[in-house]
Amino acid sequence: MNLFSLVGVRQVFAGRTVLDIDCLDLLSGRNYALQGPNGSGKTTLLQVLAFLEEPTQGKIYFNGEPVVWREKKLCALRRKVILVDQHPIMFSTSVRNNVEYGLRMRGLAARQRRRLAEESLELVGLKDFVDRPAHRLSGGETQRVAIARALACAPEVLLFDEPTASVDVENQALIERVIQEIHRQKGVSVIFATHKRLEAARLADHRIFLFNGKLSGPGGENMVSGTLVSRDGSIFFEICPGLDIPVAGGTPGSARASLKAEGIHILSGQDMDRHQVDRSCPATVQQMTVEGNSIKVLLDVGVPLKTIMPHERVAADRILVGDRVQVVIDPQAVQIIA
Ligand SMILES: Nc1ncnc2c1ncn2[C@@H]1O[C@H](COP(=O)(O)OP(=O)(O)OP(=O)(O)O)[C@@H](O)[C@H]1O
Repeated sequence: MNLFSLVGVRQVFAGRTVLDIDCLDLLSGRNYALQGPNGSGKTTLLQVLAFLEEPTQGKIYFNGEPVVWREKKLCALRRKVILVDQHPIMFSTSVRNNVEYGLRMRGLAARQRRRLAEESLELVGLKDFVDRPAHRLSGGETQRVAIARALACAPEVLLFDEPTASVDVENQALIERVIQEIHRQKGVSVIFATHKRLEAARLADHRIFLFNGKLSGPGGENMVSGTLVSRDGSIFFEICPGLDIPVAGGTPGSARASLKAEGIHILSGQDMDRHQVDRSCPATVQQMTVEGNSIKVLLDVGVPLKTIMPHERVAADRILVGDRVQVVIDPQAVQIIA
């Protein structure tokens, strides 16, 4: 079942198109990571999905029904889909009152509000914070209270805008665990924007990439920043020191590129001829996930890169998480995009 379907959705601010999506289907019960560079339209898309901003053009379907952008209809939808902001605003009152806010708006009785608020605060590990002043909390605690506030309302979909962007490592781990529990145990559909590629790989079962407001296809799965350098009359895309790939052309300087997952290869024993080894770079296998008939392998080559391998290859080469491997990137897999 499609949770959201977007058709021809454009958002234009001051004459500038910042979101331009021809077609996007998001399925119910999934955990999607929304990725893309600064200004690529992630927040704009989340605002549209949360029914907070009407797009300039296009149609959105929620659970198969076209969205009608009228306040009365939107109120009901906003109870089902809740966006947890990057910098949540807390009312200058207790944590309990903040978490109960949505429940009070829905007319729930005091005892029920109290139970739901305590349950959701327990889930984010802040049950002992109920009587604390909410506006005095740290960034990480504020983010966790905001998650509890959203959860208390039992939404069908939770949207997060960079939930761990401004929190310490301890809170990041806690928030990631909570997002996983919300999705796996409570069955809530989750869509979260993140700049952290490893976080997206850890949490999401699907990833959506935005670039200049447009969806970038599956080939854009590896979006990498690097430098175009000129050497011996050729141009190379340098991803990190010691790892550069010849490209067709371009002006030396900072660049971004998309690297097709299918064009990134882990060398096996029999591939190891001199030519291959010379072109290869070392990598560590970080994570492996089953994807249909293939295995998606997350490699650390200095930056995270995804590749796709058939099951049989992974089994034959006995590739395991933590292994050090040699990786070759096809020049054809690299597309300079900015
Ligand atoms: N209300 C607005 N009025 C005018 N321009 C806007 C408005 N909201 C967003 N923009 C512009 O739209 C573009 C996309 O912004 P958006 O915040 O969606 O990007 P983002 O991918 O979330 O970025 P970041 O990763 O930095 O948070 C930016 O160029 C931004 O300046």
